[in-house]
Amino acid sequence: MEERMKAEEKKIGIVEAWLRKHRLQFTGAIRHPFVLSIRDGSIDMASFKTWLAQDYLFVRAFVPFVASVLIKAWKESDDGSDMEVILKGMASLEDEISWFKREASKWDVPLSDVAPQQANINYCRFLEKLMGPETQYTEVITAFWAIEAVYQESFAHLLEEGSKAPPELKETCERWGNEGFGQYCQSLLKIATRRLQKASDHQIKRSELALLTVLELEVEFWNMSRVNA
Ligand SMILES: Cc1ncc(CN)c(N)n1
Repeated sequence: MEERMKAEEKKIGIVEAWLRKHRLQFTGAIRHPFVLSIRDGSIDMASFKTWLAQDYLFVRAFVPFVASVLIKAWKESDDGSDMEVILKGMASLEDEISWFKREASKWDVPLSDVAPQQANINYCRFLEKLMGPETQYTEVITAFWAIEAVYQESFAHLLEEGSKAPPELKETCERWGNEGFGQYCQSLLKIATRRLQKASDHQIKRSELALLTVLELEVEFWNMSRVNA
């Protein structure tokens, strides 16, 4: 079984093999009922507002995480261009934070007194673990790609044919569903794949586990938005 998996990983690429192996978990994260409710237009705006406020907090915590990936790329990467990809992603977070503030004011969501909910706290704790010096670049770049890819795949689906996403949420869908963000995710995937090809079995195992943890935490994050509607 293990040997067959290894042969498949060589043929189609390690991340693609993982996505096939963990298809159910991946689909669960990118086709969550919260996302599907935007697509079919039945979204409860209270759920959307919960998501908006919680994701604003998440993105603020995401900035130092991305900074830590940048530092690890600088110290550990075998390719100087990794840093440029990560730096571009980091720079775009400034605009993202401004967008959250604008969107929150549009929907009358007070961001100043919003407290992180448990799923958010758990996710940010995981980010902090990845930021530690004991977690290596290969594992963090894999997790970083997975975090971005879940949003990209989720929101791109809301722009595809047949979507009845409310027009007032179009900007939200475009933020992560646009082609440029898709290309950025592809660049992160390329880095992760390159690193995984050279990684030890231990690092490969840890990276696969990090991917699975991201998928679980993303599902919990979407769940939180719905539960508190
Ligand atoms: C929970 C979550 N996951 C991913 C992303 C995309 N950076 C986000 N904004 N929030």
